[in-house]
Amino acid sequence: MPLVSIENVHKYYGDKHVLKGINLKVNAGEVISIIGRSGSGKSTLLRCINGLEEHQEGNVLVGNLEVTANEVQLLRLSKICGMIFQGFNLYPHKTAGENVMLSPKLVLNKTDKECKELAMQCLEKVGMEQMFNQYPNSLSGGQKQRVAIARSLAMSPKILLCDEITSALDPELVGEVLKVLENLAKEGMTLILVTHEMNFARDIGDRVVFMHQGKVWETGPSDEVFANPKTPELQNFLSSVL
Ligand SMILES: Nc1ncnc2c1ncn2[C@@H]1O[C@H](COP(=O)(O)OP(=O)(O)OP(=O)(O)O)[C@@H](O)[C@H]1O
Repeated sequence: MPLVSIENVHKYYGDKHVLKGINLKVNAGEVISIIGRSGSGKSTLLRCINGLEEHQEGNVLVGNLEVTANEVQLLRLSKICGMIFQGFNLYPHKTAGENVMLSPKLVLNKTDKECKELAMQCLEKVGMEQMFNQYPNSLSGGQKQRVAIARSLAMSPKILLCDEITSALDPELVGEVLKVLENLAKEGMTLILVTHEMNFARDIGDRVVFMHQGKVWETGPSDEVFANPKTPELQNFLSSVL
């Protein structure tokens, strides 16, 4: 059974039809890269998977949970599905460690000691254990994003959704964040990434989903899609970014 199952999903913002019948299945352990031009609906699709946006038609299933606006379902979903954003979204008045401890404490009701141990383990996973007591404003963008990844990992998610998580970084800091994702992928984490990092999508990703005008226009194994794009829309897109 797929970990994520998206069936005929339609999403409107007012009368703007943004997702036009999306179908996508993602198996546990897969690394999926969603690519496409600005405005094609990539972020909206990601946000529909974890319930940050409501869809109007179709079904989204994560594990055996149907993604609906129901608060209990959303809380359950937050334990399965982590999301990392372009802008880090760390609490500036909390240290790196405290940022990571917050969800296990509030959502999983773990003790302070358990949260601290867990936060240390998660920071170790992203190479940030030395920075436990640092505040976000003393960290580089790449370090902040690694703390944000650790914060997601602290909920032991089955899947991580990443929305252009390297786009706000200086070029020299992109590699350290991609390396963390690569390690997570090697450990079997299911990743769905909206990304402009085509080399990562090609070399690390299992499958590419090319979105165009609110539809999955083309999809397939990453090496095949990059080597042999079938539609002119994908050919044009790839020639503009590669
Ligand atoms: N909250 C919103 N209200 C109204 N329209 C929105 C909203 N969010 C996104 N849109 C519109 O929905 C369409 C898809 O946006 P989305 O952000 O999903 O695209 P994207 O492919 O992720 O683009 P980008 O790469 O620029 O982030 C765009 O036309 C956008 O203007």
